[in-house]
Amino acid sequence: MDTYDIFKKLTKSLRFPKNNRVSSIEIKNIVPNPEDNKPNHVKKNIKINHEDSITLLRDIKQHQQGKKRKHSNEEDLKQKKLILEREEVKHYRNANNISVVGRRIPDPVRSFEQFNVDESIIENLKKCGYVEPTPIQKQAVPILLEGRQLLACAPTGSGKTAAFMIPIIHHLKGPQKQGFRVLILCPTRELASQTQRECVRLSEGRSFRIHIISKINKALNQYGPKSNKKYDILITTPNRLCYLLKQDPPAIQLSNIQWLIIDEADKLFEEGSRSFREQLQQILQACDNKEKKIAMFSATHTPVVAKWCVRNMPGLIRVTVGHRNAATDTVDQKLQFVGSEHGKLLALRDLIRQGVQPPVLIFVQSKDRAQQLFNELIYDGIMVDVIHADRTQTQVHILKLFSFLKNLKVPRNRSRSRLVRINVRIKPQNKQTKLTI
Ligand SMILES: Nc1ncnc2c1ncn2[C@@H]1O[C@H](COP(=O)(O)OP(=O)(O)OP(=O)(O)O)[C@@H](O)[C@H]1O
Repeated sequence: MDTYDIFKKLTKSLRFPKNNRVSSIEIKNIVPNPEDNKPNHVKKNIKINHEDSITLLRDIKQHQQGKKRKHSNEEDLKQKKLILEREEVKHYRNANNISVVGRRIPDPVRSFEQFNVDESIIENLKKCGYVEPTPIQKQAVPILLEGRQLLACAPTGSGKTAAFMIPIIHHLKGPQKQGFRVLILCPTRELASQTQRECVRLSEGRSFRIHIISKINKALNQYGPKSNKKYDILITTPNRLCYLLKQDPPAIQLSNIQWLIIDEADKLFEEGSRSFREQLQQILQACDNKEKKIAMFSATHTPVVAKWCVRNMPGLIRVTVGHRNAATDTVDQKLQFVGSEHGKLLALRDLIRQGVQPPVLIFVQSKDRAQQLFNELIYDGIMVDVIHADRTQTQVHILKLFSFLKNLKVPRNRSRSRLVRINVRIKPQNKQTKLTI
C-alpha cells in the first residue's frame, strides 16, 4: 500500500473544499493538544488561528498562564495574611474582654511603646508605676490618637483617665497661646481634682496650664475677654462652666476647644434634677470649633448616652470592656439581703463586730442618710467621719490636707487611724480602700 492509498483510507467519506485545503506543513506541526480531550461542547468554542503555528500558540499561552497564576498567588497570599491578622486582632480583643462597634477601627496595642507617642509620655507612665496598658487604654488610646470620636464604657478603676489623657497630651504637644484647647467635664469637683492630678502626672515636663474652676469669683476675672489666653486644659463640672458662659459677655472662651472629654458620662446624663443635659447643650454651643472631637467615658452603658453619641458624634466608635454594666473583676463582691431598712444598720454593726480592716468607705443615698449613719456610728464609738455637700469646702480641704500628710508618712500617733479613713473618703478609687459598703 503506497502513501496515496493510506491517505485515501484515512480520509474516506471526508470532503475537502477545493479552495481551503489544509497544507501538509500544518498537519506536520500539529502536536497533541490537551484541549482535544475536552468534551465536544467545550471544543465548539475553540477557534484555531491558522496563521500561527499551533505549537507557538501553546507556548505563549502557557507563559501567560504562569504570569497570571503568579499574580493570583500573590493576591491570595496577601488576602490570607490579612484574614490572619484580623483573626489575631479579634482574638486579642476577646482575650482582653474588649468589644467594638464602628468602622475602620484601629487595632488595640500590646504595650505602651506601641502607642507611638512621645518618649516623655511613656516615661511618665512608667514613673506612675504603670507596667502595661489596661484593656481600655489598649483600645481607646489608638482610636483617640487617630482623632476618632469615641464612646468608651469600662468598669470603675479600669484606668479610663489615662486612656483619654495620653492622646490629649500627645495631640496638644506643648503649651500655646490659643486659649483652652481641651475641655474635660466631670460630674463632681472631687473627680475634677482627681483628673487634674492624673493630668499633671502624665504631662510632667510639658508645662501645660491645666486649670480647674474652683472659685467662681476668681474665674470670672481670670478667663474673661481680657485674659491673654495662656491656657491649655480646662477640667470642670458643667454647672460652674455654664455660670461663666451665661455672663454677658461670656466670662470664658471655648471656641478653640479641639477635644471635649466627658468623663462619667452616665452621671451627667442622669434623669431628673441631677441631669446635666441642658448644660451640656449650652457647653456644646460654646465649643463652636467645627473640627472639635468628642470622647465620652463611663463605667456603665446607658441607652440615653449611646443615643446622644450616635446623633452628635459622626464616625463614632463604641468600645466596651468587660460585660456591659458589670463591675471590675479585680474587686470581690458580696450581696447581703438585710430585709428591712433597720436591717441595714444591724448588718453593718454585725460586719464591724466581726472585724473589718480599715479603711472602709460607705456610700449612702443622701446627705441626711450620711449624717444619720455618722451619728449612729459615733454613738457606737467607731472612729468615723462624713463628707457631703453641706460640709464647707474648708472642711473638705482640711480632710485633704490630712490625707496629704498621711501620704507623707507623718510620725504615727493616736490620730493615725482617723487619717486613714479620711484619706479613703477623699479618693474612693484609692487602692488602700479595703471595703466599700
Ligand atoms: N496602666 C495602668 N497600670 C496600672 N495602674 C493604672 C494604669 N492606668 C491607671 N492606673 C491606676 O488605676 C487607678 C484607677 O484609674 P482611674 O481613676 O483612671 O480609673 P477610672 O476607670 O477612671 O475609674 P472611675 O470610673 O472611678 O473614674 C488609678 O489609681 C490609676 O493611677
